This record gives sequence, C-alpha cells and structure tokens, in this order.
Amino acid sequence: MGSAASVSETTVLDSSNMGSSNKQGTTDEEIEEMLKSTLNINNETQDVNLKTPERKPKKRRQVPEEDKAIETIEQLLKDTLNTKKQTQDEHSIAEVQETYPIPIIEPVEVSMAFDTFLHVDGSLYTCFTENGIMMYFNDTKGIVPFPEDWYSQGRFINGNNEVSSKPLSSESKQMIPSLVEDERTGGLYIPGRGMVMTYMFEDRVNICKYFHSDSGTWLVLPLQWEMNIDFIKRRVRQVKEALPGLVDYKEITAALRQCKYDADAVISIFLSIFGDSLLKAPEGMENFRDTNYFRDYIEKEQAIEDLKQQLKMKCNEVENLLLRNKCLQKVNDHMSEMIYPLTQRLAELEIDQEESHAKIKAMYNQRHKTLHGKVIIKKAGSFIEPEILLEVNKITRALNISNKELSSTLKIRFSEMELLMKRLLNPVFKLMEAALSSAQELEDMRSLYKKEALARKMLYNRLQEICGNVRVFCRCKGYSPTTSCIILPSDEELVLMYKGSKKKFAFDKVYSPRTTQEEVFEGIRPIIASCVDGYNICILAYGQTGSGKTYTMMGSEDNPGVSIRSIRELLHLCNERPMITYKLKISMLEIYNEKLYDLFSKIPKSSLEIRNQGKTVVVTDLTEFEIKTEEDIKSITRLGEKNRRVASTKMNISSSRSHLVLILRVDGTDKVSGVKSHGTLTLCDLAGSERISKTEALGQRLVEAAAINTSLTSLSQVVFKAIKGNALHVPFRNSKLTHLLQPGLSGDAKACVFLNISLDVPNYEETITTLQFGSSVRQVALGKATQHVTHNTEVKTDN
Ligand SMILES: Nc1ncnc2c1ncn2[C@@H]1O[C@H](COP(=O)(O)OP(=O)(O)OP(=O)(O)O)[C@@H](O)[C@H]1O
Repeated sequence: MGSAASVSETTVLDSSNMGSSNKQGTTDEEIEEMLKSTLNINNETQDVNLKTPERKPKKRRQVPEEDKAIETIEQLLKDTLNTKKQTQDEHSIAEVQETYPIPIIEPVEVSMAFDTFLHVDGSLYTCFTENGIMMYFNDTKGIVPFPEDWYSQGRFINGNNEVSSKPLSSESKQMIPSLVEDERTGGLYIPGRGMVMTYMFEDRVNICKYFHSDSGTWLVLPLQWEMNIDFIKRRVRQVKEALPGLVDYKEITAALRQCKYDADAVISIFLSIFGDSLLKAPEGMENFRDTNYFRDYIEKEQAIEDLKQQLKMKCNEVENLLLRNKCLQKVNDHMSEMIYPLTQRLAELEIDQEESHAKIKAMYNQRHKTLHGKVIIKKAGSFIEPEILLEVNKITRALNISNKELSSTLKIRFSEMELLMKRLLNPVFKLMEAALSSAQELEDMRSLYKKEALARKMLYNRLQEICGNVRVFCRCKGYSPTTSCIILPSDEELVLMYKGSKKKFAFDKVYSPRTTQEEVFEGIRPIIASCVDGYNICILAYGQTGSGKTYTMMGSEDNPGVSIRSIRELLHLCNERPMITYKLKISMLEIYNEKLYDLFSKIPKSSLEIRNQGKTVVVTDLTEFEIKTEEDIKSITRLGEKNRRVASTKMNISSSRSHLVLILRVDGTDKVSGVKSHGTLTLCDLAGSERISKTEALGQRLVEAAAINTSLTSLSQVVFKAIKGNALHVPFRNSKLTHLLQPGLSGDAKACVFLNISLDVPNYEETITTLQFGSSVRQVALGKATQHVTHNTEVKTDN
C-alpha cells in the first residue's frame, strides 16, 4: 500500500478490472502492456501535479476500492516478477526494473488533491483537479467536469483539510514536522472513522465573558449560561438548521466556543467527522427538545414577568373603563336632574296656557255692542271697557307667543338630550362589554400566571435538587502554624493530619479562618429564596464547644451571623414582591435535657409539647412575634438572648449544653392568583458535640451530655434516612430536636449543615468526629450524582 502512488479514479477502476482477470492465463505481452500502462498513468499523474503548481500537492482521501485495486496491482506485479524469475532465469528483477523503471521498490510519492463538495440538496461529491479542470465522480457517468453553476449551489467542506492517501502510521506521524511527541499528541476513536490522531495546538480563540462587578474582572461564562446569549443562540440555531442530526445544544455551543464562534467552521468540522448522516434528524428525535433547565428557568421567569406586566396593564385598563363608566353615569344623572324641572315647568306652562285660553273664550262670549258702536263686554253682571279688553288680548297673544317659543325651545332641548343619550348609550354598552371581556381576560391571565408561577417554583426546586438538597459547609476557626493539624488545599477540600496519617475530606465549601461572616452567608443566600416560595429550609451548626457555632449562626450585633442575615434577606425578598402579601413570624426556643423552653415567653414555661399537625409540627403555646422591620429583628433576638441568659442562670445551664432553635414562618398570599404559600426557616445552633468521655462529666453534667448525645445521634440517623428518601421509617421522634426539625429535614425541604471545627491539634478527636459526620451527610446527599462525590481517602504517609 505504502509503495503505491496515488492514481486517478479511472485508473483504479481499470486496475481493479485487471486484478480480477485470471493471473495464470496472462501472457508476457499482456503483463508488459499492463506495466507500461501503469507506468504511463503514473507519469500522467505526475504531469497533472506539475501542470497545477499553484496547488500544494495534497494527500488523497483513502477510498477502499482504490486501496483494493492498488493492492491487486502490487500483488500482480510481485506475482509477475516471481513467475518471471521462476520461468525465465535470464530476466532478473533488476532487469525488469531496468526495463521498466516503475517505483515499486522505491516508490515515488505522487499525490492528488481531493475535495468534498456538499451540494445544497444534501449530496456529497468527491472532486479533484485534472489538467487544471475541476472534475467530480458521478455515480452514473463516472468522472465528469464539475458544473460551473454548482459553485453557487453548495460548498467544498474539506477544502483545507489534506487527507492522507495512507492511514497514519507511527512513521507518518513522525513525518508531520510541527508535532512533537509529548502529552499534546493523542488519539481518539470516532465512530465510523476509527482512531484519529489528535494534537493540542496553541491557538487564540474568542471567549465569551461576563463582567463580575464585585471583583471588577471579566470572568468566563459557564457553558450553560453562555448558551442563553442571543448571539450564541443564533449561531447554535444556524448549526442546528444546517445539521439537524446534531441534538446536543451544549455540544454545539462547546464546538462554537472552540471555533471562534464561526458556525460554518463548526458545520464543516461536524460534517467532516460524521459525514452526511447529520443532515437528517435522528429517527424519533425530530421533535427533540434540549433539556436545559437553566434556560427553561430563565425563560419561565421572563414569561412570568411579561404576564405580570400584561396583567398590570389589563388591571389598569379595567380600572380606567370603570372610571369612565362612573363618569358617564354621573353625566347621565346630571342630565336627568336637569330634565326633571324642565318637564315640570313645561307642564305648568301648558296648564297656564289652557287657563288663559279658557278665560279669553269666556271674555269673547260676554262681549256686547254699545249704542255708540263701542264694544262692551259683560262679565259677571258688569261691563269691561273695550280698551282693557284689547290690552288683555294683546297680553294674551304675547303670552301665547312666549309659550310657543318656550315649548319649541324645550322640544329642541329634549331632542338634543335624546341625541346625547343615544350617543352616550353606545359607549356605555361598549364599556360594559369591554369590562366583561377584560374580566374574562383577567381571569385567563390569572390562571396562566398561576400555572407559570407553579412551573417556576418546580423548575427552581429541580435546579436546587440538581445542585443537591443538602449542602455541607465546613468553617475553620483559629490558626496557629505550629499547632495546626489541618491543610486547606482548595475551597472544597480539607486534609487532616495527625501522627503521620492524612485524611482528606471534601465538602460543598470549606471556609478558612479568614472568611468573613458576609462571605459565609453568601453560600446559603440562594437557599433562603426558596423559603419565600413556600419551602422548608433548615440550617444547622454542628461542632464541639467553642468551635464557632454561635459565632456562625448568631454572630455579634455589629457583625451578625447567618441567622440575622437570613431574616434580613427574608424581609428584603418579601418586600421585593409587591404582588404577594407576606407575613413573617419568629419564635425562639431552647432544648435542654430533652425539654423545650420558650425564649420569648415572659413567664418561663416549664416545658413545651410538640404535636404533629398534618405534615407540619406545632409547638403548643409557643410565643410568636411578627417581624416587619430590621429593628424588629434586633429587639426580638435581644429579648430571646436575655431570656436565655436568665434561664441559664436559674437552671445552672451552660449555653453550649443546649440547642438553640429559631423558627421563622413565612406565609404568603398572591394578590393576583390568591395562591397561598407557607415556608419555614429553621436555624439551629446545636449543643457542643464533644463526647461524654472527653468532658468527664458527672451528675447533672452527665445527664446533659447523655441528652445531647441522644439528640445528635438521632440527628445523624434522621439526616441519613430522610435524605436518602427511601427509608420506610425515619425516626424523627427519637429526640425532641429531630422531632422539631422534621419539616426542615423531610420531603422537598432543603438543609444546610455548617461543620464548625477548630484547627488546633488538641481538638483532633473532636474535629475528626465532626468532619466524619459532615462527610457522611454529604455522601448520602449527593448519592444521585456520583460523579460529584469525592470519597474520603485515607493515605498513610511514608514517614
Ligand atoms: N470564625 C471566627 N472568627 C473569629 N472569632 C471566632 C470565630 N469563630 C468563633 N470565634 C470566637 O470563638 C469564641 C467561641 O465561639 P462560639 O461561642 O461561637 O463557639 P460555639 O461553638 O458556639 O461554642 P458553644 O458550644 O460553647 O456555644 C467566641 O469568642 C467567638 O467570638
């Protein structure tokens, strides 16, 4: 194979025909003819390369039929030489070579450039240049000139890729000058293509970054976020449209990232690897939907925002319509008020008119003529002077005229009013119709909003599930380079060294002694948000006495810990959502010797009872305060701490011997949909986890230690079983602590455990117990996603 020079497709076909003929029956003349023709073809091929000097000689893509044909020719030539050696001693191989200087033993490397042309109809054609003319292989016609109009109907997809006519052997690998055999070289199996050689080139690429305002630097966007940028989305769509067979959007985005966001380059690469199989969507995947929860979540958020806007606009519209309706009704009432006195006045005038007519008529009837031709009117036995009569007549006429004018004015007014009423009636009806349809739309929108809000909640929950429903953070306290037994190799790892042995632990986050309260809170801030959505959240601090649990949970007034910051965050989140009315209530209690004490109660109660109520637990008679402002937080927690101190003195308890629990209930009512949500945030500063043997306790201290031991052991069991989610029975009632924490450690609740440790050697035993507790919780919590689990490794060092 290596010795065969590349030949044109026609030659290959001819040669394969030759190969299939009966070798035994081949005459010397025929063999000579074949050798000569092969020689001529080789010469011709060389000529072709000479005639097209502007093209770099390219190695040809391997075609199986060609290989076979070339192999056949080689075999035939070898057979011929052997046969000739056997039968004609006078003709040695050297003579044959002398006669026919074919590069069989020392082959001349002749190559041709083959390109692959992708036609818009999806067909792929192999092309090459012969005597400066572009030719291609046509299935029916053989090799024919490349049609001119095709240049605009497709493109060459491997124009720059030179494909060797031989498979890459280890020798040929060495022939590639720029490659150095080091860790940058490698191999990769590509289905349908076999093993291919790979090399890590140093190249400049475009990178999509986002501006991180906190640090004032540009950071690389994670791939899934990058996929949501419009520019990238367009490019991904472009690649997806060209290659429907690609179904993984992440894969496309990653490829784009590598190809300087050049969609054409990505299409070429995929096509050159997988061929035209990508031009069709895989069966059953035509309606494939990329499951990108991040994008879904963002889109849902956007949709909800739009719906809220629309809803707001519709509400405004309805309000406007109702206002207009009210105004029109007022105008209507006003008109009616005006019409009423006018109608009355008209009636009075009509009566007056009638009376006047009657009087005039009576006067005329009593009229008599006098002797002197004067008209005398007799009225009730007396006579009226004609002048007076005329005067009366005049007045009556004038009265009549004014009467007529008045009634015509009234008529005009009436008709005007009627017209106005008619004109007003139409808009009023329209307004009523619009109000009705708006109410319907409002209702539709409400249900859509409800649906979207639910979907958002589910997506958020899913996101949290993916990230793990239980997070374990480790916070270290104190540091003395001489006595420290702990090394922190990274933000998520911790190595504990003691007497020559090393134990490695991995957690969601490991905080060094220098970490601030603010930074610690940032780690749990996202979980707090889901409490406002109606989830139960539980945050615990676990560790030996003096390891910093209270500092982490409560902190000081000027540098508050997780609890105070969480309540502040809850207040802030509630105020940020004007569409929902929230009520935030707080209670504070202490568990000592398996008994519950209300820290907000004025009269210290002996002990409180816990009762199960449906899926929640209720502490009977527990005092609750509503929190509305940041000031409330301060004054309420101060009161709790003061009561705790008083109780501690009375009962002779050390604060480290009891569990302090803060319970926040967040009840929300959506003003639009009426949906109610109930979330709880339980913040717990556990009692010191040191073992009884270490405390050397006696009497009351021994009872205390036993109670703590029971509750912490029960906590471990509960956490493992509840988080695993498949335990038939979770022993929540084994201790008051686990019973109280039940809502925050079961169902779809989210929990967060702070492991507080001290870095000093004397605390080694306690530290390792704390770390083992956290490590077991984390392993169970992340059971689903095994690739995230970093198993504890115990390495014995040599020394
Ligand atoms: N990360 C820290 N940075 C600075 N000081 C700290 C840190 N953690 C704890 N401290 C200090 O260490 C001391 C003991 O801490 P803290 O009271 O929080 O321990 P604890 O585990 O709650 O103990 P206990 O079980 O007795 O309540 C306190 O004075 C506290 O201010």
